[in-house]
Amino acid sequence: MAPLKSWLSIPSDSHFSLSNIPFGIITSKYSQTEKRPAVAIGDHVLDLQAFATGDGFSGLPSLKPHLSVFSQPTLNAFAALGQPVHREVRKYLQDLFSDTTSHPQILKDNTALQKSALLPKHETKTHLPMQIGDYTDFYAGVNHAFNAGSLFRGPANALQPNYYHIPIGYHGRASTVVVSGTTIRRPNGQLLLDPTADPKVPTFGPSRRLDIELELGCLLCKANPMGEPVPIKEAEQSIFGFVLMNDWSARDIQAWEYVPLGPFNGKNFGTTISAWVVLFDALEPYRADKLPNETKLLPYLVEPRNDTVFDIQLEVDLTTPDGSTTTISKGTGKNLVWSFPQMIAHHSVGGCAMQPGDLLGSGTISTKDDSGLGSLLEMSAGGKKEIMLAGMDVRKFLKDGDTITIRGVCGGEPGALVGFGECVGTIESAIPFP
Ligand SMILES: O=C(O)/C=C/C(=O)CC(=O)CC(=O)O
Ligand SMILES: [Ca+2]
Ligand SMILES: [Mg+2]
Repeated sequence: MAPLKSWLSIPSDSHFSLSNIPFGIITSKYSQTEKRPAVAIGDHVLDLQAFATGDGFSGLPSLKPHLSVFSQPTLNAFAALGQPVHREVRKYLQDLFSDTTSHPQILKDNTALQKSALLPKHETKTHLPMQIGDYTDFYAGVNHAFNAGSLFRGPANALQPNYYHIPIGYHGRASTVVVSGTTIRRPNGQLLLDPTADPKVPTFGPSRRLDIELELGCLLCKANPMGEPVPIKEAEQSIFGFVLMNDWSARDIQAWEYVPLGPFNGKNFGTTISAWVVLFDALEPYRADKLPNETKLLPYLVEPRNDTVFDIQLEVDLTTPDGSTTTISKGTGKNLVWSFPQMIAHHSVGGCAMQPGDLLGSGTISTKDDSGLGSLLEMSAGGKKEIMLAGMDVRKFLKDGDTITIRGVCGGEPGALVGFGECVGTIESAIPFP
């Protein structure tokens, strides 16, 4: 993508070039303490409440009846306006920041509005971008599914007969979906220290196998009435945008509890998402084909096109308490065998009502080889192998004080990068139990 040139100074390596324009929720350190919508541009943030108050949207008269959405503490109301509106607002903001803008008087030459609405990012704080009513995590990363399934059930049973017929998922816990930068407390729970013991008697205490899961999150913008499925051909229109996601996992708690109903306390203690929602249109140039699925799908899952995942370069860093950082994974977001539109179509096929703000997790994204595994479970071969870190340190699973940073970016052209910022979490010790 050729860079869009701006009158605003935007670092050429910024994830937030004019080709992006992601939406989020901010408070600013000095002027405003209530949460409000914003977009990220380079090292700045455009406060959309202040921008709307200062007639910044005067060049987009069609938006006038809806300006109140920029005074809301979440993006849900803006998202519910639908993709055509998101598209129009993004293109309008790209024009306003372009050095050849058709409305120079609105912002480029309006220092008063720049002063009130264009904030240095370091003077703002980001918050959860949406009110998340429901969260469902899927399992579309077939390389991870095979690796994890092999560790849990043996290679012969790694992928169940349903895997290539259904984008399977489990209902996660929305109440503990938190924004990047929120501390994650190590969970206590029931642990089976010796899985070979007979009888099996669990112990109780802090998880000893705390893990990450590198995922993409998809936030919805459209509701479907209960009883009315979302047709696969319309499912893309239900998507507001995408975030990075870390589905923190307590593998020992998960292994003891998950049969027969699936993950529960092994997952529900915390899930982190990045703060800035990257819109579908910003990722359009980075569409990629899904991983092969030779199965004859049922019609409700057959997409009109196959390039329905995205080539997002993904990286995971582990920083130990002494501050040394190791990049432990480098992969791509296209390592998925199911797309989010297929997940939406399956999720609603029985009449489940989806709503704006719902979060869908892709499932852990791993490369076929060991270069970009999405969990420590895989990197450590189920805890059998030490993961070498910088400074001769090692890990099998997370220690208290470890920080995980997930980054994702599309493109390689300086000045035209489309990225997600960071998805960060630091592990805090478990609550002491008597
Ligand atoms: O039972 C298994 O094979 C593993 C299940 C999970 O870890 C659930 C999950 O979060 C799936 C994923 O993120 O890919
Ligand atoms: Ca997961
Ligand atoms: Mg989780």
